[in-house]
Amino acid sequence: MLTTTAVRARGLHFSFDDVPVLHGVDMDLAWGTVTAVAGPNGAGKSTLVEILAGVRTPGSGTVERAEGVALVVQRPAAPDTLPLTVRDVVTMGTWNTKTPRGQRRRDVEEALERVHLADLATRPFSALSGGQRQRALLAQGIARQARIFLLDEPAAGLDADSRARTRAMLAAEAARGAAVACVTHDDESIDAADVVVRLEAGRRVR
Ligand SMILES: Nc1ncnc2c1ncn2[C@@H]1O[C@H](COP(=O)(O)OP(=O)(O)OP(=O)(O)O)[C@@H](O)[C@H]1O
Repeated sequence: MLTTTAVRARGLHFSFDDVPVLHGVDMDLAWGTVTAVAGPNGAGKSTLVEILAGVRTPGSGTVERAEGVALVVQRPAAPDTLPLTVRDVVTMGTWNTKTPRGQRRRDVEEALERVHLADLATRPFSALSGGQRQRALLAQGIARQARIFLLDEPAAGLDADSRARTRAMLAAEAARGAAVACVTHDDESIDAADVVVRLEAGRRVR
């Protein structure tokens, strides 16, 4: 069980239908830091983050995690037929916790505030923009007191203000001690990160 490092991955290999996309990647995520995962399209960034999160199994290699992970994906889908509000989605993060109900409600409201979605709490989740959905999922992780956040391209399709806001939120979570990694193509996010991991054609080059 890890304690000093949030996530430690060693020798990750992964193939899609016999086409190798990761060739022996090592990576550590430290508490209290934001790590940017950078590199060209198709380099294997999303695949790597999915393996770190445990939603994909590597062909070989190991991943150790100190605790559960909150994963925020590139384009959170929202079935229109499920009439969930933003607050419902954030509340779902607290379902499996042992926290008393009153405290859970306060955690949900605090998480909504922290991602600046309190004003939209009663909106249907399906009516949010892509960037707002990502923030709602971030709030879901915050509400369940996750301390490891993995984000796949939180800046994708967002305007400069939203990107700056997301960056600030991730930095704030890291300042609280969380380990944050995010796949990004955004130069400002890469510059602002504490650690940069760069993948090229499935290999770590930085
Ligand atoms: N479901 C899939 N089936 C087959 N090949 C896939 C699948 N998903 C991704 N790939 C391939 O695996 C490689 C790595 O993809 P991945 O999405 O991890 O790259 P990425 O670095 O995140 O790219 P981008 O910056 O475009 O999001 C690419 O060559 C991609 O075409």
